[in-house]
Amino acid sequence: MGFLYRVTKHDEPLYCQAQAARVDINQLSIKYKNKQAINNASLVAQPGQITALIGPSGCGKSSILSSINRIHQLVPDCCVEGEIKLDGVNINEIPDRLLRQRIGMVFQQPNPFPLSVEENIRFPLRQYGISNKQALKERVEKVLREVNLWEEVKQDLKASAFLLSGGQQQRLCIARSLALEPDILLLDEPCSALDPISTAKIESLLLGLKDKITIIIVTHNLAQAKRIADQISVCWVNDKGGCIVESGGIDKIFNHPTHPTTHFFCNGLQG
Ligand SMILES: Nc1ncnc2c1ncn2[C@@H]1O[C@H](COP(=O)(O)OP(=O)(O)OP(=O)(O)O)[C@@H](O)[C@H]1O
Repeated sequence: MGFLYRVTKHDEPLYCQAQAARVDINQLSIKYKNKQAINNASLVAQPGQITALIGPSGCGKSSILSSINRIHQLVPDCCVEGEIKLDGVNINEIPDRLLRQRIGMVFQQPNPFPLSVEENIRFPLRQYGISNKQALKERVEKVLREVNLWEEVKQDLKASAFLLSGGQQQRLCIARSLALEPDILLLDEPCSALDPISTAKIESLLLGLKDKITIIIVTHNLAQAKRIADQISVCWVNDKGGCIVESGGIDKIFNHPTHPTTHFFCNGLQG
């Protein structure tokens, strides 16, 4: 049985099936000291879909992403206003530990832990109280298969993760973020350091995951957004800070945008 580890009020483990979650961002504003990074941005990410955030450098895409799992809390002098809900529940009502379990995150540069391949997966599981040897073994294999890495590493599970190629390391990081069976996966330019073949492997695995995990991805690669996204939010910066100018499906954003900025950006005329 697939299981999802949740932390109850009494910190007892609870196992249930993973479920994609709807993410509602309403009137989000993010300020770093005096810098208004995001001003009044709203978007919805639906379960079963890949939502892509596109836009020029510095318009606040990563800031939006990192507000969803509240890692901006770690940034000094960062102030966030507005509302973010997961399946209707305000994230501020969800304890950190549960929120981090429900939301996996993958960054631009592959960042495996300085541990073996299998320990990279076991580590977060142990942190969440899963210590049964058989459960750990099964989960390692399951997530490595999910990211299509199992066949490539099954003989070398005890080797250092740093010996893997960049693309393999990134798939391992995705596997690690899937270990706790999150409902939502956030990816911040996960393919920007990878070659086209590794990129294709990651795109294909994201397409395979989207039915059970809500995926939100930041990408500078418009062709990638076109290939994998169901919904796109176009971010921009104006004199009040970063904003979302328009959201919609591929056809709307690339062929029938309602906002001139979307047309300029998606046709390479601006940004
Ligand atoms: N920790 C921080 N302290 C101060 N300013 C920050 C911080 N993080 C981001 N910013 C500023 O907020 C704005 C938005 O940054 P953010 O990284 O979210 O944009 P982005 O669209 O993801 O950029 P890129 O595509 O280059 O990664 C930028 O002007 C950036 O300089």
